[in-house]
Formats: sequence, C-alpha cells, structure tokens
Amino acid sequence: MSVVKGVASPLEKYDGSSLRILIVHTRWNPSVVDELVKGVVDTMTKEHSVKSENITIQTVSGSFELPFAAQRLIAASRLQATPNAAELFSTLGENTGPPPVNSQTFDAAICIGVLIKGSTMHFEYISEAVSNGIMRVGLDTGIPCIFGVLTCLTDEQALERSGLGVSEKKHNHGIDWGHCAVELAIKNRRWTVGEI
Ligand SMILES: Nc1c(NC[C@H](O)[C@H](O)[C@H](O)CO)[nH]c(=O)[nH]c1=O
Ligand SMILES: CC(=O)[C@@H](O)COP(=O)(O)O
Repeated sequence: MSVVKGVASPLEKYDGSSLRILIVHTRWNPSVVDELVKGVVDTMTKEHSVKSENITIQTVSGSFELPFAAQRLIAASRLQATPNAAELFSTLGENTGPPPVNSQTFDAAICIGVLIKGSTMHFEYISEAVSNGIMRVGLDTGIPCIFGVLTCLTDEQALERSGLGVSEKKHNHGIDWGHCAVELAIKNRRWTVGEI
C-alpha cells in the first residue's frame, strides 16, 4: 500500500452554503457511477454545507458526452442568469416563460463517469478525448470543471476507487472530487474579484 499517494487536506474549511453546483454523470457502469455521485454529494452537503437544492444533476449516456453536456449546461445557466433573461426567453418562443427565479450560473461543475478497458483501443481514445474535453470546458468557461472520470483497466479497479472494493485500499474518489469542487469554486470567486 503506497505511503506517498493521496491528496493533502486544504488549509481552510470552505463554506459552500452559497454555491451552485452542476453534476453531470453517465449511465454507463451505473453501479460504480452512482456510488461516486453519492460520495460527491454527501461530501459537499455534509462537510461543506452545500444546499441540496443548489445541486443540479444531469445524466448523459457515456463519458464521451460529458464535456459537451457540461459546456452546454453552463451556457444555458448563464442565459437564465442574464439581467434581460425574460426578454431573451420571450424571443425563444411564447411557451418558454421567464427563467426560474433562483436560476444563476454554476460555481463549479463535476463530470462523473467510469471507463473500463475492453479489448479494443476504444478506451484509450475516449479517455484522452474526455480528459482534454473536460479540462477545456473549465478553461473556456471560467467555471471550475472537475475531472471525475475513472479510467480503469479492470472492474476491480473501478470498485476499489468507488469504495465498493474488498481491500483496505478502497476509497470513494467522489469524496475527493466533492472537496475539490467546493475549494476551487470558492477560490475562483475570490480570484474573480481580485482576492489573490
Ligand atoms: N465503454 C464505455 C463508454 N463508451 C461509450 C462512450 O462514452 C460514448 O457514450 C459513445 O461512444 C457514444 O458517443 N462510456 C463510458 O462512460 N464507459 C465505458 O466503459
Ligand atoms: C471504454 C470502452 O469503450 C470499452 O469498454 C469498449 O469495450 P471494447 O474495447 O471491448 O469495445
């Protein structure tokens, strides 16, 4: 068991009570993905006071769809949060109506999926595309976009990294992603107003 590997705790405990979080997760390998999502949500709500009503959860088919969905959902939330959203919405058709009162853009997005190597190179191509795509969404939108995709060679590796494994090394990586999302969302707010 490694004595080096792992992430150190942050220097402060971040209050997520005002944060708005987007979670996009896949429907591939659902037994593992669902456990990872639970780890993220439980960590944010129980350890950082993120309100459940401020967590938006959307699903896509597979990991390859994660970057597209995250980018489009961030864009849609920005449309809803714009000052003249009602006017913009009215131009979209008479049935759209005004945006929800509490609609605002997201403070962070978390993309969650599980890739498990098969017998072709499909795994390698998707892994590379998805990791680059998720990184690009964060850089292009300015909204922290957390890489919550397990890239596993075996089922056992996926089970271990979602806390469903049988060894003492098992750890739900969703916990780390929940902490990471809150920390970067708070820091991004501070950096955006010049607090460095
Ligand atoms: N094999 C896995 C996939 N494959 C599906 C792709 O992600 C994508 O949905 C499809 O190519 C259509 O664009 N997805 C996973 O998330 N996990 C896998 O193990
Ligand atoms: C990650 C994948 O796309 C993989 O599970 C597909 O399996 P295969 O390479 O056997 O087609």
